Amino acid sequence: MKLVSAVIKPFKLDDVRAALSEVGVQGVTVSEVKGFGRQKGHTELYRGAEYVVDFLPKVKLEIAVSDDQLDSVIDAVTRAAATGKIGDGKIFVTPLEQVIRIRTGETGEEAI
Ligand SMILES: Nc1ncnc2c1ncn2[C@@H]1O[C@H](COP(=O)(O)OP(=O)(O)OP(=O)(O)O)[C@@H](O)[C@H]1O
Repeated sequence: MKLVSAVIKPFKLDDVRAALSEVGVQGVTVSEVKGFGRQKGHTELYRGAEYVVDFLPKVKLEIAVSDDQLDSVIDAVTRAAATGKIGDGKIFVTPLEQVIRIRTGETGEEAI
């Protein structure tokens, strides 16, 4: 299993949600976050220390997927979130050790 974390432009959330439904994703966690990539953020010197300014509002999605689902989920997010302009976002993939459905006690891919 993998945890897919995608940081996208907020106005793309509905499109990405629809694209994820089409590839069979049944659960997503969504958070409002702020961040910067190489284009928008910049560092500022203040009394000898560097400060990062220009955090832009973004939406972060967290999606637990089986290894079999991974490619189609990455493809769905990439296609739906893209505008071709800077700041379209980024997808992070990390190993996911365990998932537990609290109501039933199901674990692993059955709990996704
Ligand atoms: N290396 C990183 N680590 C953690 N979060 C990141 C990283 N790079 C980008 N992000 C997050 O993703 C958001 C979108 O990044 P963004 O698309 O601006 O990246 P970029 O590398 O500058 O790409 P682009 O050239 O398309 O703008 C950022 O606002 C930040 O929240």
